[in-house]
Amino acid sequence: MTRITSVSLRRVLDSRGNPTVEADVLTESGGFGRAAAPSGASTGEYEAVERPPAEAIAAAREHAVPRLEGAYAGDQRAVDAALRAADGTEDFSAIGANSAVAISMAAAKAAADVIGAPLYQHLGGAFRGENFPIPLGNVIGGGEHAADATHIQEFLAAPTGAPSVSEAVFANAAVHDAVAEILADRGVPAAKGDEGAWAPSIDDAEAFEVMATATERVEEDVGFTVRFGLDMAGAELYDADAEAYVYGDRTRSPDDQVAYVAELVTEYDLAYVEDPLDEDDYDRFAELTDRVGDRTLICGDDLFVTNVDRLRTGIETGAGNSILIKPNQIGTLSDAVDAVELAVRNGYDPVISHRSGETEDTTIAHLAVATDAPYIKTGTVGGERTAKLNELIRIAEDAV
Ligand SMILES: C=C(OP(=O)(O)O)C(=O)O
Ligand SMILES: [Mg+2]
Repeated sequence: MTRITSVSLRRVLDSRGNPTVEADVLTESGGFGRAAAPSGASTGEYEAVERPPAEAIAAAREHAVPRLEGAYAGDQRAVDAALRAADGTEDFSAIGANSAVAISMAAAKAAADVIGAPLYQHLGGAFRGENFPIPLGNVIGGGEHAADATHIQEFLAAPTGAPSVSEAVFANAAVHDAVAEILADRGVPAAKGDEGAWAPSIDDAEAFEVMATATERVEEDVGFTVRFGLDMAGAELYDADAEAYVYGDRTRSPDDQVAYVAELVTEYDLAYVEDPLDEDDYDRFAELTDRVGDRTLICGDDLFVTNVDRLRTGIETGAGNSILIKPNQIGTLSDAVDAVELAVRNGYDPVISHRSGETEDTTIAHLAVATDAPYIKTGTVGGERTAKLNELIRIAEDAV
């Protein structure tokens, strides 16, 4: 049976060396699930609240654990409803979205363990799709993820023509490598940012040129299309007092920002643009989608924060054609799946995503396959990123 007999919580390290919440869920028949919460740095204003881990753990032990003991781990909606009831707020500010998401994911894993199925199969069920997500791989980055690097937060390899997950994963690693070579030839030293992307001290224009060269080189080698895309993290660039996007010494008005991004899409044939605008600017998101949405994905991360209410506003206004899905932005797997389903019903492509602060947890790889998501964004290199990428390769092999 999948009745939960215990939920234990502890602090563990994330990839930035910060503490985060890990949960273990045990069921009466010996099913076991373990999961850990990731953590963002360029967080959206409307995300569920991450509490300091020690506080989140204490609050969850007091309010959530007693409600969960005896609940069915296999009934994910009931587990997640119990977490919401225990918390009692809209944004998980009582037990913390970090405790909530760790427990939600650990319960799913325990339920999968009871039936002896892989997590993607338990979550997706018998009628899950047969597709595998294209990995978007951060290879050059700056913004809030690295000091003294590009203003744009992420330049992402997008191997849209890859015949398999495995070839896509290796293509992204090859782009990461090609970027290193190009920078070395130019004598540009580059450390790595929080997600393992190169964080050279170059301007955005040079980063575009390096990405175009690197993806072209890899495309020739692998023989399929390798494009690239961006996470502009517009809310971080936007200065509300100045009503402008600030790129160091250069600023752009909101209208200029729309024109700039539209030009970039055309010039570099961008496959993907995440958060090109501020998290409150639905109208300009809609304008940009109208201009270039037939050629590229305009994805809302801080705009939608995996929240169905915010996504509904986007659908009504025509803002974006894609949504980033980060379970910890909303607090439970059920809420994340609701956002995926609403997106798909309305023609929005879901992109299942990691956070800049990660752990070895692989739940998002399973979630992407379970929900038949067309894309996953989970870095390119580094143990906490390759944990998900290698899991995708294993799932693809297992699921044949
Ligand atoms: C992964 C991202 O970064 P963070 O986790 O810092 O929000 C992002 O902005 O998409
Ligand atoms: Mg983002």
